[in-house]
Parts: sequence; structure tokens; C-alpha cells
Amino acid sequence: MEPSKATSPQIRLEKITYNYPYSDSAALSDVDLELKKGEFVLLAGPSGCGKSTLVRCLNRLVPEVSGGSFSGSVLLRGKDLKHEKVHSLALEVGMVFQNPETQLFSLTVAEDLAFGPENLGLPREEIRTRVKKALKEVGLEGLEDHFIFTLSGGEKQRTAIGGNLAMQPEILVLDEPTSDLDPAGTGEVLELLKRLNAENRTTLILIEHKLDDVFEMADRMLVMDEGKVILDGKPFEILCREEEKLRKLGIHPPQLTEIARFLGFSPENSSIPAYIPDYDTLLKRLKELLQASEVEIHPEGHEKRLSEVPDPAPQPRNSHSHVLIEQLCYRHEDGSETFENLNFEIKRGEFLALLGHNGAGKTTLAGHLIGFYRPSSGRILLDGKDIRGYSTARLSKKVGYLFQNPDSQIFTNSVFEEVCFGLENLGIPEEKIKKLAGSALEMMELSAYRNRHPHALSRGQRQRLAVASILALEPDLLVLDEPTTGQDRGHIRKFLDKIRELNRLGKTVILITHDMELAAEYAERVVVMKQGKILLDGPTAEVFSSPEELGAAGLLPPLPARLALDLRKQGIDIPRILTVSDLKRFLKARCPELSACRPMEIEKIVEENDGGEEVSLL
Ligand SMILES: Nc1ncnc2c1ncn2[C@@H]1O[C@H](COP(=O)(O)OP(=O)(O)OP(=O)(O)O)[C@@H](O)[C@H]1O
Ligand SMILES: Nc1ncnc2c1ncn2[C@@H]1O[C@H](COP(=O)(O)OP(=O)(O)OP(=O)(O)O)[C@@H](O)[C@H]1O
Repeated sequence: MEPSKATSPQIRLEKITYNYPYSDSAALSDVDLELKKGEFVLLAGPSGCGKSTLVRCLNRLVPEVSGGSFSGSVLLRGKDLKHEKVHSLALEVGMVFQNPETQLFSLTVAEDLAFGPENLGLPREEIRTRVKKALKEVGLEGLEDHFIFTLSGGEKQRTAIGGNLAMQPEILVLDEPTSDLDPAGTGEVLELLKRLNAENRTTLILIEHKLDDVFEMADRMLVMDEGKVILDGKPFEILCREEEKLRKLGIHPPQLTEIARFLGFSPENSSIPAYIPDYDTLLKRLKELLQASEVEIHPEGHEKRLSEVPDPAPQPRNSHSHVLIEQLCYRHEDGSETFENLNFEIKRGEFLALLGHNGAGKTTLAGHLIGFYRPSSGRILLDGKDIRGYSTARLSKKVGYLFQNPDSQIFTNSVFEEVCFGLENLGIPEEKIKKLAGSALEMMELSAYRNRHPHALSRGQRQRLAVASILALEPDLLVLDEPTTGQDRGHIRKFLDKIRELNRLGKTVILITHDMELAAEYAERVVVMKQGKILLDGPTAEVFSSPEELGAAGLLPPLPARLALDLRKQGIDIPRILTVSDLKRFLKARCPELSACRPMEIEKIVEENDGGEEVSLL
């Protein structure tokens, strides 16, 4: 939707500068910004750059609740919000926070959705209608009477979004609303946002680190750094033109733009209008390029060679069992069954990604390894020993468990104390504790915050703190439950590179994630769960070559894997591919002219290859 120049701004921020209490560095610095009604704005920026702080100015959480020193004005439809109270703005500005648990107050899902409308004093019938509609919109029909504390992470996130929808606000701010959702759930929520924006003209501000699913939907992208808005424009243009700058900030381009740009679909030349190619266009372009290069390299035909392409050689594996789960059955207190006779083995030194839809049982399974859950029947062996009699404290020496929500594992009053906490419990000498804690903080780029209260960190910083606390303990088995929430891609990669290094030194890693791109890049084995059962289990390339089975679990292979699969189906000679880097490497080897040409030159190649057919890529 093109923002109309004629309409006056719905929101206007004038010269906003803000410092949190006791903080000498500004979280926001001289921000001027206008948003029009009905705009769909994507707000990106490295972890800690001020995104959450900025949006909290819109409903006066900053500074009314946060305190600190604030200057400048926030105007909503021309009205200065200076004298407004947070609760009075709830009808106008809805906010879905990063951590859904901070905004779920009621006992059951339906009660939580009704909470806002009840506070507005709406008639009973109207409340019922709104709740029913919101339940449907967020896909929680059937779960209305479930207790909030029994919901999986993704189900909680849907409840938080539903609660806001029931309020029908004019402006909806969503802080990483899909970070805990499975790919199918993410698709549903994004469709919903598109509909709200198109049909109700709800102004949307979406904060996201992973841009793949959202950059095409937004009209406008804002990029922040160090408390300032540094880029403002159309998402595809910013992502292509400013790729280097964004990468330096830790904002990685979506896979689609990275591949598109490599293939020459790019608005870098300002005389060319921005054009986002869709999946089929990329597929067609790749097919053309690879067919042309096949004729050159293998004029005799390609069928034979497809079978010659070897799949990645299986990694030699240590056969020593690290985790052995035998006939595991687990029932929650309410009698609902998550596992029935589950069998599963993880070898020492494996890097395994555990995938599955929301509520599949991933967290429940992982929680058994640290004693949060105890089998109803069956047993779990760690290094051949039954852990039945082991306390969680004892298990935590062997198993480093990173919670889905970092706030669940932060106990102390300073960043440094937090990292020392676990080490002290292990009775390690003080000097060694200081050393281990110092290097874990450095690894997670948190040394500058060592004296700060953990809750005065941004969400991404808190997540990194939780990781630092675990890495300092140097456990043999690392269980990372969605460790990427709230992190910018730069920090995610640094962190996972570090985890990979530890894995190469012999640590076993279980990565629970909804991010297929990261699973494809880092894991050597992928296990897919569906409703408490293991649906797929195998080497990563093999699992991501089974789109139908993955689809049954609500998952989709990452874009480069899908492209390669579809090309193979069309008889093109291409091996299994998992990452954009693999795809680029393969294309560079097969079509050397591609890496050498710039966008305008690509246009020429297309004209030549198409033999006169008018297909303009740009
Ligand atoms: N309560 C607080 N007291 C002091 N400083 C704070 C507080 N909350 C946040 N900050 C700091 O303000 C800066 C901006 O934080 P903010 O949460 O707005 O960042 P963000 O861009 O939303 O980060 P993320 O992507 O990690 O959520 C960060 O440097 C953070 O450490
Ligand atoms: N205390 C509980 N009582 C009853 N049911 C529960 C309880 N805790 C979890 N469940 C249910 O068990 C199922 C598995 O939950 P789990 O948190 O393991 O899923 P998950 O695969 O980790 O999901 P997500 O990706 O959303 O985090 C879900 O349907 C959840 O609603």
C-alpha cells in the first residue's frame, strides 16, 4: 500500500530522546518519524538498538512506566500524548510483546482474550463475538478452555496476539510476533496481519530480525542503530542497496533477496524500478541458466549425470551413545499424554536439530534430559546411566539447558553475578570462576554490561546472557530451546558458530528451532516430531529432501533446498543443496559468467538466452 502524501500523519514522533533511569547512554536519540494510517512498517535493527524502546513510546510505557528522562513529543492524530495514561491508549495502540508471558494474565485462553474487552466495559454478547472471532483468527479454536500455564510457547504467542485482536486497535505493534511459531503458524499470523492491514486499515509496526517472511508484505522498512533511525524506504530497495551496511549491523538479507540479487534481480541501479521476483521466477531463471550451462558442459544429455551427483558423504560418527531414550511415556498432570513408547538415541558429538509444529513435544522431550519432567514409564540414559535418581542440580553439570524464555533462568542482580551463579554452585575456585565468567561474557559480547541488572538489558542481550551462563559451565550436552528468539542474525550466527566450534571439540548439541535456515546450516542430523512421535529422522540433506513428509508436520525446507529439489524434479543436474552459500558456490562453478556480471549485464544475457523472447528480469 502506497502511503498517501496527502493524508496527515497518524503518528508523529518529534525529536524523541530518551535515557533509561541510571543510564548515561541514550536508548533513543533525536528520533523524528511520521507514520500514516494504514501503513505496514517493518522495523529492523541490531539487538539493543532501541526498537522496543521506540514502540513503547507510542503507548506511553516509555516514559510513564519505565521512568528515565524523556524529551520530545509523540502525537497521535495531531494530539500530544504527554498527558495520556497508558491504559487510556490501549484502545488505540495494541502491543504484542516479545515475551508473550508478560501479557497473559488470566487462567484460560478464552478468559485472556476476553480480558481487554471486559475492561472496556463492552456488552457481554459483543465480548463473546470478539473472543470467538479472535480465537478463529489466531487458530486457537478448541483450546479456549485450556489453562495458560499448560500451553506451548507458540500457543502462548497466539493467545497474546488474539488478546490484542479482540481489542480491535487502530495501531498494532508486534515485537517479533512469530518468533516462537512454527512455519505454518507463522504463515497464518502473517496472512492475518495482511488482512487486518488491507481490510481494516490497521496501521502495523512489525519488529523483526528474520526478514524472510515479512519483507514483501511491508510498505516501508525502518532500520535503527544506536537509538536512531538510519534507513527508511521500501524493503526490497533497502535490502539490496544497503546489503553491506545491513550485514555490518547484523541484519542479514532474506534468502530470497540474496538469491535474487545474485541472479541479477536488483534495484541497485536507481534508474531501474524495484521488482521482487517470486519463487517461480527464480526457479525459471535458475533452470534457464543451468540448462544453458549443461549444453555447454555435457552436450550428450543430463539424465545420467543426475545419478552421478553424490549426496554429501555421511559423516563418520562416534558410535558411543550419549542420550538413549527407551520406551518413554509421559503424561501431564491433567492426564493428557505427550509421549507413548518413544525411542530415540543421540550419539556423542552429534549436532542435532529438533524440529516440529507448536505443541509437538520438543520442549517436553528436552526437559526430560534435565529432570524438569520425569517419565511416566520408560527410561532415559545419559552416557549409559539411568538418570531416574538424579536431581536437576546434578544433571545441570552434564546438561546445559537454555530455556525458550531467557527470563526463566535469570536469578541474580548483575550480569557478572548471573554468569558466576552456576559456577559457584559447582564449587569451582573463585579465580577460575572469574576467568570462566569473563570469557563467557566476552564470547557473547556482554562485557560492557557486566555490572548492569539483567532485567535492564534488551531481550536479545538477556538471551545472550543466558547462553553465556550455560557456556561458562562447559557442559557435555547442550540443549538449546529456541535460542535465536530476539537476536539479530549477526549475533545468531556468531553464537551458533561458537556452538559449532564446541561441537567439533566433542560437545553434543540439541538445537530446538523453528528456523529451517539455521537447522539446514548448522545441524548434521534433523529429527522432526509430530504430536509426540518422531516423524522423520536422518541426515539434514535427506530430511530436507522430503518436502511432503515435512509438510505433514507443518514445516517447509529452506528456500535453496526447495529450489534445488524442484530443479531436480525438472531434470536439471543439481545436487541436494541446503544453504544460499551452497547454491552460490554451485552456480559460480557451473555458470562462471554469473558471478562476474552486474545487474545490467544480466539483462543482456537473458535476452540472448531467450532467443528473442521478451523476458525482462529487471
Ligand atoms: N530498563 C532498562 N534500563 C536500562 N537500559 C535499558 C533498559 N531496557 C533496555 N535498555 C537498553 O536500551 C537499549 C535499547 O533497548 P531495546 O530493548 O529498545 O533494544 P531492541 O532494539 O528492542 O533490542 P532487541 O532486538 O534485543 O529486543 C539497549 O542498549 C538496552 O540495553
Ligand atoms: N503442564 C501441562 N499440562 C498439560 N499439557 C501440557 C503441559 N505442558 C505442556 N502441555 C502440552 O503438551 C504439548 C507439548 O508441549 P511442548 O511445550 O513440549 O511443545 P513444543 O513442541 O516444545 O512446542 P513449541 O514449539 O510451541 O514450543 C502441547 O500440546 C502442550 O499444550
